[in-house]
Amino acid sequence: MNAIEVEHLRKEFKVHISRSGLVGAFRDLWTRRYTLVRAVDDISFAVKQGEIVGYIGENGAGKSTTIKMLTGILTPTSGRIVVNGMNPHKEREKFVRTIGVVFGQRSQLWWDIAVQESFRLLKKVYRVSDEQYRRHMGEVIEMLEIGPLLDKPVRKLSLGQRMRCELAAALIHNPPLLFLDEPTIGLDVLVKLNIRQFLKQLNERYGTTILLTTHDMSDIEALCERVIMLDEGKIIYDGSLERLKERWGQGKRVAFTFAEAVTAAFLQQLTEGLGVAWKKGEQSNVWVAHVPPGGVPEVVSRVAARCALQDIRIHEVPTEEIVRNIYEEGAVRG
Ligand SMILES: Nc1ncnc2c1ncn2[C@@H]1O[C@H](COP(=O)(O)OP(=O)(O)OP(=O)(O)O)[C@@H](O)[C@H]1O
Repeated sequence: MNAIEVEHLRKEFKVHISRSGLVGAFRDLWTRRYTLVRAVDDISFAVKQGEIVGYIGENGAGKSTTIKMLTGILTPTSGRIVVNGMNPHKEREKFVRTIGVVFGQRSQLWWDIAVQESFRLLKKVYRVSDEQYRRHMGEVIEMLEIGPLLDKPVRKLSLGQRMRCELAAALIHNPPLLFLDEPTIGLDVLVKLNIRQFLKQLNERYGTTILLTTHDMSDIEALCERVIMLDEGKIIYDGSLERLKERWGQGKRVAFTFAEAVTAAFLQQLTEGLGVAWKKGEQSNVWVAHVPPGGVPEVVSRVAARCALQDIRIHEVPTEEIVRNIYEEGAVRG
């Protein structure tokens, strides 16, 4: 069964355009001019129960607007949404008991009271029984290692501690579907790892479906087999992360550290006919060759035959860069 079904979904915002200058401001008082911003532009997709899907896109691509519609905060301009078998803004009360939401930049915990008091209030709001709470939250608290934080007021927690508590708060009613909007923003590497591990366990243990929005491609790589990529309100890719990397991340990166100074022109000439693109590395005397598939041995042998080398390192093209290139090219075919 599908946890999320979206068909031809659109959201337009009517935005006031203000005229410049004093005369413009005065004219604005009488006649206001508007423009339509198409934040989400005719998108369709489905997410199966138990899937973890990365919902990615540049700033302003329409990710948050989609999540707000899927969680019933915003009403679509047109299109059909079914989440957990319901229309999110029609069956509001029943619906919210089936989802958990974490917005990395906003808090659902009360600032001045102890974390466990917030949990207790949310438990009442979601009408969770003592037995259910003990069983499920006991595990969540253990997995997120937040036991020692429960009697502290939220304002005394670090960002990483608060985010772990936010996640727990979103799971009080053990929802089958979790929406995460930038859950690891601003967190240090260790906390990020802890949160990713937790989300994986949650998905494996309870089959929780997760729709994850993030700018951090390492979140996506750690958690998602599938990504939906958005650009200017439209879906430009929906498929496996693996296929995305195979199709657009072909080739390897070879970083050469030369024993003496070389020029781009010299390297270009040396590797002529091999389809190599050279870029200056960050350290002095380091040049990086972007080499098409299968070309590494020939490139390395040509360079090593003519130049004194201190080091060679071979890397895959990072997903971060693949995604950036796709956006720079402006389209994904297929
Ligand atoms: N309430 C609103 N009124 C007018 N325009 C809006 C509103 N909310 C969003 N928009 C516009 O809709 C477009 C999509 O915004 P949205 O916040 O969904 O993007 P996003 O992909 O979540 O971006 P970010 O990564 O920066 O959070 C943007 O052009 C934004 O300016």
